[in-house]
Amino acid sequence: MHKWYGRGEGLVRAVDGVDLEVRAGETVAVMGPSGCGKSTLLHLLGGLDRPSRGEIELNGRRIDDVSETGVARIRRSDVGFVFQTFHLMEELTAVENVELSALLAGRSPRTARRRALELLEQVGLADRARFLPSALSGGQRQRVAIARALSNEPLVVFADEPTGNLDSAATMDVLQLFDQLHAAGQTLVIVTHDSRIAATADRLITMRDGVFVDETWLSGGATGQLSALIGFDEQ
Ligand SMILES: Nc1ncnc2c1ncn2[C@@H]1O[C@H](COP(=O)(O)OP(=O)(O)OP(=O)(O)O)[C@@H](O)[C@H]1O
Repeated sequence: MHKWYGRGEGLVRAVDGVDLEVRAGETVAVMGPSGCGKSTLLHLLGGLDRPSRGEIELNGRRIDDVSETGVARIRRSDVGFVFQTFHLMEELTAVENVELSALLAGRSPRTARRRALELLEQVGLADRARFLPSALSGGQRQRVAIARALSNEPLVVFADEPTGNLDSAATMDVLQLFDQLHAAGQTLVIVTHDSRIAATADRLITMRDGVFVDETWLSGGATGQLSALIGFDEQ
């Protein structure tokens, strides 16, 4: 799988020939120096961007050759994203942020509200449900963003440097939350510079210059018997 930007002298090979299969329930951490292609890889896997060459499947279904509307629908229903900079709607309360995402995924208003409140409780923010993001700390905002990412019961959550903007106490909270999700069987792909997050993964992939230079299975976990969830093939 490849993603190139520009052409001629300006050609950037952001992702340049990788082949990856993520299994249901697996946590994969992706590390590597700045500019090596980690975010690009995550965007491709989550259907936020399309490969220049190669195929991407989510749960046995191609996502790289469907229309913009089709891929947007898949993202809303099957995928959760967590970003370094939270991307919360500032004019909506914590519960509304989570609820909106559930509504967009097709839940009824009642189910969306119930699920949003349950998720905020799960991330330890039941008492902050009616706060605006501006009244929350960075770690609390990120926990709202994680609740939002879970609101559609996604097949997989993609997190891009989820602790990159957090102090060490908030990092530990988020780390613990990912650990809980992992234990509950949530499939996670996490781009991180934090070796503590990477250490909790089943598999650690190290990238450099758009390719995988190392792939290490850390826990040997449940991989193997589980069905392939995301796959893409070198072409
Ligand atoms: N839209 C774009 N147009 C042109 N080049 C791009 C674009 N997006 C990314 N790149 C280039 O692709 C390469 C990989 O970028 P990417 O953001 O995936 O790296 P990264 O490993 O996530 O870096 P960081 O750790 O700094 O976030 C970089 O050289 C970057 O400049």
